[in-house]
Amino acid sequence: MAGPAEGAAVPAREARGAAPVTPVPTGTPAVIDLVAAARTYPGPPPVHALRPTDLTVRRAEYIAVVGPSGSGKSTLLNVIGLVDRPTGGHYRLDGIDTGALPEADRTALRGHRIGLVFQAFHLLPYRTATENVMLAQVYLGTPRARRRTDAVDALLAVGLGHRLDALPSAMSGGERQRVAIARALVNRPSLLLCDEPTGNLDSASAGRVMNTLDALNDTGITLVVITHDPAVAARARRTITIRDGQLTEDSGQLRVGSPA
Ligand SMILES: Nc1ncnc2c1ncn2[C@@H]1O[C@H](COP(=O)(O)OP(=O)(O)OP(=O)(O)O)[C@@H](O)[C@H]1O
Repeated sequence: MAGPAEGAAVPAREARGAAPVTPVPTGTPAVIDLVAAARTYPGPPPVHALRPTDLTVRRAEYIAVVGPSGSGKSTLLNVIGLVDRPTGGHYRLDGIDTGALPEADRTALRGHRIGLVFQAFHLLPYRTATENVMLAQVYLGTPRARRRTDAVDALLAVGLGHRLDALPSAMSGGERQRVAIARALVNRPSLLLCDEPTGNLDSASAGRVMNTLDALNDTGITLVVITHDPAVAARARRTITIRDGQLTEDSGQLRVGSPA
């Protein structure tokens, strides 16, 4: 897994001389394909948390999702993350129509193809960074001998090669979040979904986490990041705004959303 050198602070995308915004070619395979996907909570009264939405996200894209509290961001993330099913429309992940899949198959698909990162890091306190990352592989049945080398590779990719044996209590918030990102990456998912990844961090730590996400995106990882933080949204190549369950996109690169 390519990534920043061991222990290195990851410089900002521009400082690394990387192209700031290289459009992803439209022929690139779609990772996320929502077709009139919607989610309504039954109520009463019913809540149209996600109105019928068309959205295509291609491999190596970096999308920020912004919107006020209660606008539907988590609902969208839960649909994309195969946590919840849409109540209308279709969702294809890597070309697989997820609608007809039984729950066990959705869980397996999530484990193999989606990495989740949350505001709270959810690390086990008495396990080292490496052990925390290795645990994500147990459920997928990765052979024991490979778990440690994969975990170390993932920690190297987020610039934590110097903290392999550290306990969470001995790490900064930003380092803990980078362990959580490594844990989400270790099974080599197609898609990294992040829900307020910098929400618990001071600005310096948030900056390092953002640089880590930039660097991962530069290696071809597809990122969807929910955020209230304009600095995070500014790093993404596309920004989608959601209000009252309705998605809009400023750039006009790809149309999303259709009136309910
Ligand atoms: N389980 C549920 N049952 C009924 N309504 C729900 C449920 N979950 C969310 N909602 C409603 O759906 C709408 C969208 O909620 P959602 O959690 O997706 O918003 P959000 O943008 O993630 O909010 P926040 O930024 O505060 O986390 C809100 O009106 C919310 O009250």
